[in-house]
Amino acid sequence: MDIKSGHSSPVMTDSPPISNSRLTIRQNRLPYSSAAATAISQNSNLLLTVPRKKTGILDDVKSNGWLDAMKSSSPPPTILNKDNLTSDAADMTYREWTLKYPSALSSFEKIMNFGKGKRIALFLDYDGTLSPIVEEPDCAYMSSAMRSAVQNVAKYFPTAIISGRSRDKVYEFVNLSELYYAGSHGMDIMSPAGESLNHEHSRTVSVNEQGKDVNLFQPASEFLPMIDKVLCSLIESTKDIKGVKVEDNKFCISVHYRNVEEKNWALVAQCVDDVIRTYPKLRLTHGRKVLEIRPVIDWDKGKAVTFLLESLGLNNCEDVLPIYVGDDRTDEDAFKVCSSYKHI
Ligand SMILES: O=P(O)(O)OC[C@H]1O[C@H](O[C@H]2O[C@H](CO)[C@@H](O)[C@H](O)[C@H]2O)[C@H](O)[C@@H](O)[C@@H]1O
Repeated sequence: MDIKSGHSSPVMTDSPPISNSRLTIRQNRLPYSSAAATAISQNSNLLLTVPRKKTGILDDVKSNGWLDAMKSSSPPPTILNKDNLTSDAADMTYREWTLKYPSALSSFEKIMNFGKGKRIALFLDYDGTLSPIVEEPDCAYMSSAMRSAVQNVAKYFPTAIISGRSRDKVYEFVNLSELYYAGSHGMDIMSPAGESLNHEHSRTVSVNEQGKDVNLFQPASEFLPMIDKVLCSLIESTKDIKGVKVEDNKFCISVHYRNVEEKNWALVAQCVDDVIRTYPKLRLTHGRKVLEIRPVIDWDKGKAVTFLLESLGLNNCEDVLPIYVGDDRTDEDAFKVCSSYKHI
């Protein structure tokens, strides 16, 4: 949800990559295709001449053309809000889109019926899902009402927050010790206080404020020194670009360009490429007005959901209904996992 849109209708999606995910929910987002973005990318010799790596490390960002991808990563609020659409054609586009991506809220009863007699596990993305999208990443607070809603639901179902942010940061925002947390796009998983993740490679630490132990699983820990080095390089190389923000997400790094003038986006992309091109063990993905650098390991939000379902003893069970609520491309890996529960 973009705060400026004032429009937050979660939708059920049946888009091609996740066609079976009838119970996965995304926030309302129109497909974005902009002639302007194409024009910019055609004029950007800088980016289009960046050599493509055979490793596929720069995967989705480069394969789409950096600037197209950067532009389309977070559609402007005006096209999200039906009330802002003036022409009949735009209205038609909106209606067609809502037919393809119907609101989960309007199908709530159907979802309840799917859930009858099933054990539910709830997975929640943070930014854009529990909190509104805002200009300043450090100010993406969730409301007290949202916190109470999450707290209430966690009384009934195991509930996890799955975020691209560092686990510490997302914990600080949500501040509910009874939840599971998976920060750094699932690469930093923590059990609720006093519980275990039931995995041979998890370890116990005493970080909980009440002195209770929590259990951690961190499949990318060997990448920490490399990520720290890249973080320093990125902070240094982007320091003169006004509005850029490099965020330390522990096992990954976010380079935000939301507050950078559009004419400088190419420069942001170039800085990122210059730094990470010498790190074949890192890859680049993108989210909403953000480039994200992470280790090349076979791990993502979907893997974190699978891991947690296993931890909870809920994997491959006929009577389990995993529900994932998210708004971003990185959530699609998790949508796929939930949609694989085909018996639903
Ligand atoms: O997986 P998520 O919990 O959705 O986290 C994804 C990224 O979210 C944050 O950035 C996004 O939200 C910011 C605050 O609203 C916004 O300013 C930014 O433009 C968005 O990309 C977070 O700062 C990133 O580190 C996360 O990776």
